[in-house]
Amino acid sequence: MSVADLTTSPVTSTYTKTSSRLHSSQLSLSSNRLSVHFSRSPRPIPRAQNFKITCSVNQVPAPVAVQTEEAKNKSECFGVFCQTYDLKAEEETKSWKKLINVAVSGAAGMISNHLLFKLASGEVFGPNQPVALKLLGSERSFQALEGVAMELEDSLYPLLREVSIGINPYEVFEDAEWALLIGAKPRGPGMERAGLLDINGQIFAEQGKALNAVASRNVKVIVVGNPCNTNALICLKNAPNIPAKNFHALTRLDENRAKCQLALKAGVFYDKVSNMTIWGNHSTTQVPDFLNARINGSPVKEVIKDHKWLEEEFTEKVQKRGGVLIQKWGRSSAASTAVSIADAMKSLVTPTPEGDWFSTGVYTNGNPYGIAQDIVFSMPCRSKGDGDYELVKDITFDEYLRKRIAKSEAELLAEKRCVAHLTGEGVAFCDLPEDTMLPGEM
Ligand SMILES: NC(=O)C1=CN([C@@H]2O[C@H](COP(=O)(O)OP(=O)(O)OC[C@H]3O[C@@H](n4cnc5c(N)ncnc54)[C@H](OP(=O)(O)O)[C@@H]3O)[C@@H](O)[C@H]2O)C=CC1
Ligand SMILES: O=C([O-])CC(=O)C(=O)O
Repeated sequence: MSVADLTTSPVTSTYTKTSSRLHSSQLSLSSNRLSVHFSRSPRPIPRAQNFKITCSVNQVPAPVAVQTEEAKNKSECFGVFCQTYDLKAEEETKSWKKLINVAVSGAAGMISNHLLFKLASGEVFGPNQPVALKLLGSERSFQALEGVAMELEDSLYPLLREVSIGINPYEVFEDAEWALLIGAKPRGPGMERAGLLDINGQIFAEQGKALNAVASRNVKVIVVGNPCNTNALICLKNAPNIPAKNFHALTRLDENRAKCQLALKAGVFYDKVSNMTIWGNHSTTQVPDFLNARINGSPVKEVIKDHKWLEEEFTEKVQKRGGVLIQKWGRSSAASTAVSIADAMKSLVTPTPEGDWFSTGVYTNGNPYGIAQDIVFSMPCRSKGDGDYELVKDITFDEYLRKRIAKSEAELLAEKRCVAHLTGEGVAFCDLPEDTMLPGEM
């Protein structure tokens, strides 16, 4: 039995609750206090029969059935996460922070299947940060989404206080403080890159609009769905009321891959590699920067003397790692991508270690490196741990690095022209370079 008490002041107030598990309801009214009692059905009521209770102290209408379409568009609490709780009532949870709302799209997909459990465990936000997960799926994935939510229920994570599922971004993104945008159509056989940009771009234009309308004004957005840099650009252009600085394209997986390859070549463990920048696009034009990276605190080029290997083999290995993995595994990186999303978030919520930095794809306006304005480009960043970041200033460039960065920049400018219809910048014109691909394409 759960009870919701409402104080009506001064004359009329409205309370609305929809739930697929509402079983019976009882309304009581005394002076200016209205109580709604409802109990749960052991089995969910079919979605079309959800109840909507709307009450005022002047008129107390009977529960009415909600239209099927409306019910479908609602983001609803799931199962055990519909229970009420009071963190202040328990000794162990009294000192916890305020609940944080994390929205995840493509929540029934492979990457999310790893990521959600990391978020719920406290690995990302710490042991005193309760978490609400708001999962976005679609008509096609709704049952799978329920399966994911059931697994979250069965994991009994103490920090996971709320889980809701839905298919309407305007519902799911409400009050989101983080939005992890993973859902995107994978490129199928014979599909042109421009076609992928258009189809996925439309998803991110829509989700940008939804974030703009209902998310927290300081929401941090990490775009994972490919092509992630240009999807992030589309998203931020459709969310003018959210600072463009808050949007990221995930290139942390590339950074992690680059660190691993350098460690392997140098014969050290990967925790000895630092200051690793990935410049540019999450594509085969990305530039893993061995000029500024360090191994055991020394410049990579002093530790690895084979500079030809760095320029050719190392660079290509990182650029094409995703494709090699798909050939072995039969599907694209999911676990390591989830790890890298968690890393990217941790880098924004914990202070960056002295002297080090991390890579993330961010909006280029005001960058000190001479990279074209108005694109989303991976660059070296530091954070104080407040969710924000600043670009690192002390970076060395040589001709090789400049030339490689220019190629990735040209690719992103071409991608931008190709989605002009989705960023509000006129008519699209697609002249994408033919020799560049997503990391997962071979
Ligand atoms: N930036 C990076 O480093 C990396 C990015 N990626 C990218 O992440 C994305 C998700 O990967 P992953 O979780 O493995 O993929 P999955 O195929 O497992 O899941 C993707 C989800 O995308 C959603 N989706 C949205 N629109 C469509 C559509 N039109 N057709 C089909 N599915 C759609 C589906 O969910 P629903 O039906 O609920 O919408 C699906 O569950 C991909 O774009 C991939 O390329 C992958 C690895 C690394
Ligand atoms: O291309 C893909 O879908 C996979 C990908 O981004 C990667 O492995 O880096």
